[in-house]
Amino acid sequence: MDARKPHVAIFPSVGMGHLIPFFEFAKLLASGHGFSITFITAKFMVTPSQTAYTKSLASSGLSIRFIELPEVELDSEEKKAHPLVLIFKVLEKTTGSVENALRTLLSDSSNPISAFITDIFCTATLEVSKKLQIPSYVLYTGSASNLFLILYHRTMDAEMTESLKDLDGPVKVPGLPSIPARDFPDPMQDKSGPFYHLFLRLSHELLKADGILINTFQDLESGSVQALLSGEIDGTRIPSIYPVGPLISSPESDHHDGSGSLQWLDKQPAASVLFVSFGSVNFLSADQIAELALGLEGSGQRFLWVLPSPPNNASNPDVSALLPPGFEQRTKDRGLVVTSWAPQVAILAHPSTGGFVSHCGWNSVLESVSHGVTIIAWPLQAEQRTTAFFLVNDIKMAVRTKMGADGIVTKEEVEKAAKELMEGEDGKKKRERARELRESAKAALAEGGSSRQALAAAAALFCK
Ligand SMILES: O=c1ccn([C@@H]2O[C@H](COP(=O)(O)OP(=O)(O)O[C@H]3O[C@H](CO)[C@@H](O)[C@H](O)[C@H]3O)[C@@H](O)[C@H]2O)c(=O)[nH]1
Repeated sequence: MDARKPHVAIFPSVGMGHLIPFFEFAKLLASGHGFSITFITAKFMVTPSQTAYTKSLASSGLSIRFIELPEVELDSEEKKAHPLVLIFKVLEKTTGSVENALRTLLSDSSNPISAFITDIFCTATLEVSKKLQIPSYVLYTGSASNLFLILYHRTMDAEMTESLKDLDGPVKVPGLPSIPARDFPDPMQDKSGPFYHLFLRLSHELLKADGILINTFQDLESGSVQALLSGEIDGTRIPSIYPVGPLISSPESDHHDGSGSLQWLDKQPAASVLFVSFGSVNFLSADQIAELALGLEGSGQRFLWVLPSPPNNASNPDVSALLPPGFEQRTKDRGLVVTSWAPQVAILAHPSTGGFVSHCGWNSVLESVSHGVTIIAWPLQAEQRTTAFFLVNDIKMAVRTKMGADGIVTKEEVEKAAKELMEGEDGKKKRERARELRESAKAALAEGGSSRQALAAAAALFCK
């Protein structure tokens, strides 16, 4: 490590939805603020796209290096847990090796670390970084409104005897608009559910951080950001808040396109294509794939659909076999289905892209906002319904699909939402709003912009 540079250690969670914003954050610290960075990474759920991304960062010429933690042993019972519970378990079990890595980095006499930055799912490590007296920060990869709700979870837990899942109608949250009970994040829904107490623990552990950076910008979520900047939630002091986003990849870094998406988009008219993708960890059921296909076909819109096969799905390696018979043939002049990883940022930046059917993962939302693309919100899990609620009612750049009690969005619903967004009057208004937000996103990152200033303030603290 370059002894002249300030040096920080970063420990992200696993999964591309977390790694991408952490990597973009590291690039900004290294290139814009002259930092040396050591990434501490867990060896779990590593995908080919992640390996490619890590390699490109390691060879970027920036002062960024990686320490991979030893693999965590899981017994057969632990392996049966829900994927999210498993992630928590693995990250928790790495705490000892994170401590060893931090001790080594602290004792490097040529350039010891001066700060530690971790992920919301790794807040158990704040205990060890604080013990080692390293100033410790969290980079939250979701929205400000979701962060507010996680911090407010302690109060809700103490005040509410019933579970949100058993309530109907809106719930009042001081500082935020009232939110329908069913739109609170999944882990907060059920007091006896598998994630409830894990998230309640986060709500307490986050308070140990010396500051929380958020991947958002002030103009996008002004109400929630202001509520967090007030410095307390329901009488409890919260760490200082730094909205530093949007932290997203550049379209140019997405140039390796094995999917053929960009070439296909080049041949389509301006703003005519509906891009359909559900992020890096969600896979639709066979019934849902068929309904979505028929809805896209019925809408008459051009579409580019990223439909990857679930990992380790030996029984169904070819997901395109789940499409209705003759679908690809009937839509071949106006649709493309890709079954591999696609260059999403470059697709959203492409002039032919006119709308985005999204599960509302926060990176997808920021990528869409940054390129002025309106959204059909189709939340699936985690905090995505909360994000969909804010996108429609507060940010006002999305329409939302209705999901039936069976968890299926019907073909009629898809058709209606696609036509409304791409051709309707409401879609036009939303496009104006999306263009406005694209400019605000640029301004936030430009010289003197709110996120640029927040990052500079945080970077100054990391050197102390
Ligand atoms: O073919 C693909 C598929 C995905 N991506 C990228 O992968 C990321 C996916 O992130 P996101 O949209 O946030 O979705 P998830 O992968 O589902 O993200 C997880 O992490 C997010 C951030 O914390 C949460 O908001 C989500 O609910 C959670 O599922 C984005 O940068 C996409 O551009 C691609 O580039 N190509």
